[in-house]
Order: sequence, then structure tokens, then C-alpha cells
Amino acid sequence: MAIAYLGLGTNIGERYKNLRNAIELLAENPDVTVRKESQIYETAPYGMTDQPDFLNMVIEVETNLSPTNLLYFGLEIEEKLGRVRKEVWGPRIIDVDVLIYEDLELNIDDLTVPHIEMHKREFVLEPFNEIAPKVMHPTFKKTIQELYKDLKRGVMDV
Ligand SMILES: Nc1ncnc2c1ncn2[C@@H]1O[C@H](COP(=O)(O)OP(=O)(O)OP(=O)(O)O)[C@@H](O)[C@H]1O
Ligand SMILES: Nc1nc2c(c(=O)[nH]1)N=C(CO)CN2
Repeated sequence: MAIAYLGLGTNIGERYKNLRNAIELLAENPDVTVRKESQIYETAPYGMTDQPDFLNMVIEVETNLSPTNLLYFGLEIEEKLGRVRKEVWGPRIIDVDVLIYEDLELNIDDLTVPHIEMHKREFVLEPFNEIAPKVMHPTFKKTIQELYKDLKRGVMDV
């Protein structure tokens, strides 16, 4: 069993329901146990700012799925909930990102773990810090709490 952290985001339709549906689908998989859920945060759009506000949260799962299969399962959930991929960073019914998977550092075809942008995103680090401040980012060798503090102070050395 591995511990992994997933970031969920939505800014179209019934946003609260989209998050609940995604968690329900994750929990229905016998190879995934949802262990912790952060609160739900309403966040201003990052990157492409001309789009509706998001609801974001981070969850901790225990899983028998490999990192790649966890990614694929997340993509399956996105499809089931009706996400149509239009533009990178654009509006979405649900986005499931694999943030951290144990202490693995992976850079393979369609998966980079830890998520390549996670340390720059308050909408990820704030909920992550709420449920798992002591988890170590394997590349930067800093805890989530440290990364979150750095981001808030505007430290750009990571
Ligand atoms: N850690 C990861 N978690 C989720 N997707 C990843 C990860 N690493 C690479 N990817 C790839 O990125 C693609 C996600 O594209 P997507 O359209 O969701 O990007 P985005 O959500 O707009 O941007 P971002 O991934 O920066 O949040 C997936 O198809 C997947 O193959
Ligand atoms: N606040 C917020 N902004 C975003 C988000 C998101 O989940 N929350 N996801 C994006 C694409 O991955 C781009 N911008």
C-alpha cells in the first residue's frame, strides 16, 4: 500500500457536487481508500485568470495502484464526470492531479511526480498543508508546510 496525495479542482457546473462525485468514484475503487480530506477552498483562477473561481481541495489516499494507474484512474473519473479537454489551464468540471506519491520522483511519458507546478500554487499548498504539513517534497527536500510558508513569503528559490 502506498500513500498518495491528490489535488481536486473544479470551476464549472455544480462545483461542490463535482468534488463529492469525484471522491465517491475514488472510494468505489477497491484499490483506493480515501484517508483524509481537506476543507474545500474557493480560489481565484491562477494562470488563465479570465475564468470562474475554482473550488479546490487535497485528499490523502492509500492505494495499491501504481502512480501511472492512479493517474489513469483520475483521468477516467474526469471523463466520467464529463470533462471535455479544451485548453490547458482552462475551465473544467473536475481536474484530478497526482501531487505526491510516497517519496517517488518520476518523469515518464504522461506523468511527472511530484506535480511539476504544485509548489507554486497556493490553491494546492494551502489545503495540502491543512491535512499533511509534515510530508516531505522529495525533490526540494522541504515539507509542505515549508513550501507553503515560502510561497506566502514570496521565496522563489525552489
Ligand atoms: N502529476 C500529474 N497529475 C496529473 N496529470 C499529470 C501529472 N503529470 C503529468 N500529467 C499529465 O498532464 C495532463 C493533464 O492535462 P490537463 O489538461 O489536466 O492540464 P491542466 O490541468 O490544464 O494543467 P495542470 O496539470 O498544470 O493542472 C494529463 O493528461 C497527464 O498525462
Ligand atoms: N484557483 C485555481 N486555478 C487554477 C486551477 C485550479 O484548480 N484552481 N487549475 C488550473 C489548471 O490546472 C489552472 N488554474
